[in-house]
Amino acid sequence: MERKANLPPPRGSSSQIRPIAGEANLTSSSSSSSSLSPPDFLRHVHAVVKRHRPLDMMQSNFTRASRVLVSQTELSRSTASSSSINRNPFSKTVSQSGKVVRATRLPNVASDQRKNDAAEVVTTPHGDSSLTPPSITGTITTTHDENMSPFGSSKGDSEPLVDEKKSSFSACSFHLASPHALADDHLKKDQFASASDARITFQKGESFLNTQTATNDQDPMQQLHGNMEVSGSSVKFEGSALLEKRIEQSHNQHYVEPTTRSSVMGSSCVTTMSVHSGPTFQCTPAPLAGQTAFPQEMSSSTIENSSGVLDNAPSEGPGSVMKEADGLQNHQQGLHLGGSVKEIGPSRDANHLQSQALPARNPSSNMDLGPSRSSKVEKAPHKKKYDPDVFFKVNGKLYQKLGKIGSGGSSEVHKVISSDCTIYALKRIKLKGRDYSTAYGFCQEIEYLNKLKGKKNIIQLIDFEVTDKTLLQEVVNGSTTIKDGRIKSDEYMYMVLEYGEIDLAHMLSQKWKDMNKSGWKLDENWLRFYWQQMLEAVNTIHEERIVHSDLKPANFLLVRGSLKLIDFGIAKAILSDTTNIQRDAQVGTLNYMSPEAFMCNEHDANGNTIKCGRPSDIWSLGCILYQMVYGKTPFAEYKTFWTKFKVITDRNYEIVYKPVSNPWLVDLMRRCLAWDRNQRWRIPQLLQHPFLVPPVPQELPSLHDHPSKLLMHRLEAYWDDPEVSRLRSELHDVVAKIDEGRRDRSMHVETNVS
Ligand SMILES: Nc1ncnc2c1ncn2[C@@H]1O[C@H](COP(=O)(O)OP(=O)(O)OP(=O)(O)O)[C@@H](O)[C@H]1O
Repeated sequence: MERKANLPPPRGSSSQIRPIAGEANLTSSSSSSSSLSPPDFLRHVHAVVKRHRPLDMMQSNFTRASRVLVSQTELSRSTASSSSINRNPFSKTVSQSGKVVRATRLPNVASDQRKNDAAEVVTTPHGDSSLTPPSITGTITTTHDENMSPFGSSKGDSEPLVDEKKSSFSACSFHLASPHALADDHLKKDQFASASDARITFQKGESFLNTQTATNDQDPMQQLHGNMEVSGSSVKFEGSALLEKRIEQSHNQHYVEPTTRSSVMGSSCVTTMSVHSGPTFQCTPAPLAGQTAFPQEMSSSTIENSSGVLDNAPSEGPGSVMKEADGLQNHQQGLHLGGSVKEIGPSRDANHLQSQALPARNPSSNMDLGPSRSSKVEKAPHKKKYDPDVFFKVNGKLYQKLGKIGSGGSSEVHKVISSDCTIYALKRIKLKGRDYSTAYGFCQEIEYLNKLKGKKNIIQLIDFEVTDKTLLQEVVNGSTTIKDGRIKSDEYMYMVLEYGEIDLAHMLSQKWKDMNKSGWKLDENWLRFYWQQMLEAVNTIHEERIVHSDLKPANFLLVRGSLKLIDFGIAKAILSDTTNIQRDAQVGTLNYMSPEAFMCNEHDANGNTIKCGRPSDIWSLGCILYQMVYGKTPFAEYKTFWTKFKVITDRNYEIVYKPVSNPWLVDLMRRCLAWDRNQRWRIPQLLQHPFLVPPVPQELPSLHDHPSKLLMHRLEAYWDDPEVSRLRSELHDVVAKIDEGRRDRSMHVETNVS
């Protein structure tokens, strides 16, 4: 078969794939089973399990800009006197590398330090002798992606897709558009080429695999449902040829790709393998558009035991695929909380914030089972119905881990696959140890994402769960009384999100690498393309009265070719009677923080309180644009918090704009980076700026015309600057006189000739 020929040979297959009882056990009962024997099948798994985007694209040593949260009071104290600066205003926290520096709020952020964030540890100030940096127990870090350092050698390069440390065979999922798609799409791509890199190790002697032979009168898609059974000690693979054929058939039958599906992945078959039950093969057709995503036979009522591990009641009906087995299971039917079963319902979506925020009987452990149910669970032969190393469970639905794709200051983000074969990003935030106001803020991200549901340039929230239901309840109720103290129990917040292929920070880094190779020519069209999308995304949230407050390249993700905004962790809603947001702490990522974000809640010369609002986001956009143009953020050379603070809050500081081929670009940056927030352009204006909407050629004065006309045209951009307006009108008079003189001369010449 051509497909076989294209497949790379399994590397060290004997050591990496430990068949349970040798290939002989992988028998087929189908008459034509030889076309996809298990080893071949496993090679497909190898081929496909290689993620369709290199992990290092988003999980690399590439340093990320980091968010800073500095308590206003701490800052004021620190700035009030030099002695107070010498004291350590960051004594409680401080995160290296940038993730989030929270002076008073996140004592455990340091634990979020990532190996891949080789942020600079600052111990002495740069360029500012008047300010002594705080003696930071951790670090105050400056961020690094402003310099757009190219990717370092990424750990992600070598990191296996599935965490092998934790399980001999953790998990492996794929779906096939069809065997041809597999061969054509995946194998032609580099990222799938090294299929043998995906190591799959079966646990010996635990289960066998049995694909159900479909009957002819079944729907071809249904016939693809593989059946997995756990028993005995061998892997049995049946009906593979039939399976392959069915896949092909179904592919030919107007299969519609669900829109949320990863563009590179195929569609119609998922294979799931799990460690505890040995390899489990589950081949389910991806849903046709409009169909329920999860196969019916996998439904089972679910209960939650006190350890938070989800157990399944025995599945019912002949079509049950996962009877008493680990692996993907449908947990949509019911969630047993505090001794009662709460019906969540299969069609609940992320909009139903209220539905999750149910007051728990016992807030500190609201997942406890009632005694009767709990004892029943204990008697069950298999305590765990899924391996938490392999799966995440969100709202009773299992998502199989495919690898970590990023980690922020407060979260880790994993690539996952759902039971309906869709790839998602799953953001998990550990709440334990956080103070309540911080945790409250995290939950607000869910609120904002719900509010922004359906907006095309905002990342879509598919589902979520906050295990601390009381906390969520408070957010839903808009509770203003935030408890003191910290969350003590093992609580998490999960968000299942649309999956993005790469973030802008990495794209920029790649772009600059390419530009370095090709002699540094700024690609204006590329710039326009993404700049416009960024503006539109931010416009969307501004129209919804949300200020993001942490705009930076890492928070724009490319999803199916379009930029989408992520990370509303510190976003704030603008109250209806104002244009500003309320902050009790400075937040943001230093290199992108506006002057007013640094000085938030302080008083200006007129005694007015300095507030943040939409213009703060415009400043951040200006910093991103500057970075796209020059390869670094405007204040990148100031390395410490204090030196940055000093220059950014200095209204007389002149940002350096090196000349670029298109002067409109400099003008555009100036519009965004005006120190006075009232002078900054708003997004609707920016969307009409001549850099994005160049004047049509006939409007342009001819180059053969008097140069002063061209100059006047350029000056039009500064129509709102009184000084420039005055000069322009003087110039206009001069040009008019020159024109008049020309006309007179030519008339004179004409008269003489005649
Ligand atoms: N939907 C997604 N698809 C793909 N990758 C994602 C997604 N969401 C987040 N990521 C990756 O994970 C990283 C961290 O996510 P996010 O910014 O939401 O976390 P965070 O903890 O709020 O980060 P920080 O505090 O540093 O801003 C992102 O920069 C991105 O690389």
